Amino acid sequence: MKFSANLGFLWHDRPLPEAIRLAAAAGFDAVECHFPYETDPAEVRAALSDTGLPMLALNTLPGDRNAGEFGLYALPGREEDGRRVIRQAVDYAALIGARKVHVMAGLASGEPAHRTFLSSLVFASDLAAKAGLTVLIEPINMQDVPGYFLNTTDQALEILAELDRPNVKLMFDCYHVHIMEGDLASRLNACLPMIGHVQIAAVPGRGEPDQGAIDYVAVMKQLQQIGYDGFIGAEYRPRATVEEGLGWMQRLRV
Ligand SMILES: O=C(O)C(=O)[C@@H](O)CO
Ligand SMILES: [Mg+2]
Repeated sequence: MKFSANLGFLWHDRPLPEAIRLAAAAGFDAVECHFPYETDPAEVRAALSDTGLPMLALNTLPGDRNAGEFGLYALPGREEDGRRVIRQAVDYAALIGARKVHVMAGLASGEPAHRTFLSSLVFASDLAAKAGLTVLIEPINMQDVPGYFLNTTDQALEILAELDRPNVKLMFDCYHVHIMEGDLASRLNACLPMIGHVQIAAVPGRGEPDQGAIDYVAVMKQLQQIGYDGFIGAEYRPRATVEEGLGWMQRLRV
């Protein structure tokens, strides 16, 4: 198994180039981030090249977090803002060699939001395809982000089927999926062909993936058995320092 440090959560208080170097020193095989846009891409590229780690993915900007926004893609009337943030993400990804962009849906519901999300994804898919990138959509649990548009893998699979774009895939975050749908094993089997990335964290608490309701040794074995050959994103909140909590990595390298 190959592990990617999610630098939106791990070493999030450090400048991004330093966080990349810390991830390499800690034994990660790759990195991914949330919102790198304020960092000079040349500095990110230098850290990636020094360490040899690939940057897997980044997120589109979520809009105005102070006003409670958590993504723009499913918000009727905000299509132009959605286009702006995907252009920015695709441009930045190209500068640092990232291959995937997670587009954040936002707080919305109902048919107008569904239609907006689909048409925004068509735009994102076309733009990303020109740059050879994959677009990710991620179901997020309703306890952490009440009102988020995309909550379950079933909903995501329906959207992906309706969209029918080979470069739009599912971000399967085991933490959110377990909270919303339970039964990770059958969800993984059902979703495998559409999975573009996997993320992990403990439930409850979102700490290191080494305790709680999810048996991640079993999850890793299943992923290997069903032929998932991508990276596993470590997207958790360390209970103490990142370094102190890294014992899980050795245990999960099945
Ligand atoms: O919260 C998550 O889970 C994510 O993967 C983020 O990309 C959303 O901010
Ligand atoms: Mg996630």
